[in-house]
Amino acid sequence: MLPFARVTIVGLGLIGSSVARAVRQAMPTVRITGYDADPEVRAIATRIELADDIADSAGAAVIDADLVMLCVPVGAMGAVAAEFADDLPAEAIVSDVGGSKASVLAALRAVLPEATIVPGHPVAGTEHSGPEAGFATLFRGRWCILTPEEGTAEAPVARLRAFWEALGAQVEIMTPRHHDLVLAVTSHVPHLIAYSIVGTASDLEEVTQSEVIKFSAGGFRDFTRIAASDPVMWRDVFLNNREAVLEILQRLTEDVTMLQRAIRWGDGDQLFDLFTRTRAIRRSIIEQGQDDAKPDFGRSH
Ligand SMILES: NC(=O)C1=CN([C@@H]2O[C@H](COP(=O)(O)OP(=O)(O)OC[C@H]3O[C@@H](n4cnc5c(N)ncnc54)[C@H](O)[C@@H]3O)[C@@H](O)[C@H]2O)C=CC1
Ligand SMILES: O=C(O)C(=O)Cc1ccc(O)cc1
Repeated sequence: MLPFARVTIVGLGLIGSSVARAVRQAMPTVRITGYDADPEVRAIATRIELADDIADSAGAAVIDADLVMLCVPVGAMGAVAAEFADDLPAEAIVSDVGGSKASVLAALRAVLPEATIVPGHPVAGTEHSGPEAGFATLFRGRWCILTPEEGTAEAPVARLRAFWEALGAQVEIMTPRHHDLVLAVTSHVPHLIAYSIVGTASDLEEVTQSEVIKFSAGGFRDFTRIAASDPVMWRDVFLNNREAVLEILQRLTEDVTMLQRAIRWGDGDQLFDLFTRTRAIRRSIIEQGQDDAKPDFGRSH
């Protein structure tokens, strides 16, 4: 049995359009309704037949949904939920894909006091955005973290789990706070470092823009890929996961200072020990099959 029959996707960018494509592929009988605040995105979604129906308001989009999946930047979650609050069917489950969880849950709960809310985060994406950047296989072999509130009934969580598993993801459950700390280390601060190093390189007056491009070796090129990620999405993630990001940045700053001292004092052993440990971490990530470059994810990008 399918976990949901009528899925509404609000926000039809990279993730929303990937959810739509993946649902079409995995559960072709599910009726998909889409909505996006941007009329241009709605027009593209209609042209590429992303959903069975593209609504022209958030309220109209949710009216007969049994799952409402919010795929907008985390700073817009509360506002869009307030738009459809009066039209949400009592038995519908509201979920989301936002990259930070505690503040999204608080924003949704504030405007949907009675609704069944099961927040989620598929840990899968790219540096691209918009409805044409999505693809059906994005979630295959990737994690999706669900962060239900304490006291949430088991049934809606089990339905969300079945939904993401049908799209090819593996599901893990944790508290919103723990999610935010883990993702601060594994995703948010790495993105901040990328934005920062690419900004630093482009600010260096003695190194011209063309030299940065011409001599960008592998490491810098990798940073430029994630530094090309959507500015609105990432601005919102940092403003919505402040506490955990600041905590990890503080630790990082201390560790960088330690490396600075090791370099200054010629402490090669300390550098060697760290680089040996980090190489082992990379190798264990690959062994666990969590590397993007692994060929059998069937990714089309
Ligand atoms: N990009 C990535 O790699 C990943 C993103 N996420 C999360 O997915 C969410 C969406 O990100 P993307 O799809 O990458 O962004 P995107 O920029 O491709 O799409 C977001 C869409 O939301 C629409 N939107 C914005 N405010 C709205 C509102 N108030 N009402 C209706 N529509 C609105 C925009 O017009 C846009 O089409 C974010 O919360 C992000 O944290 C989660 C996993 C990976
Ligand atoms: O493109 C990359 O390297 C990513 O890290 C994708 C990504 C971006 C945001 C998320 O919340 C989860 C995954």
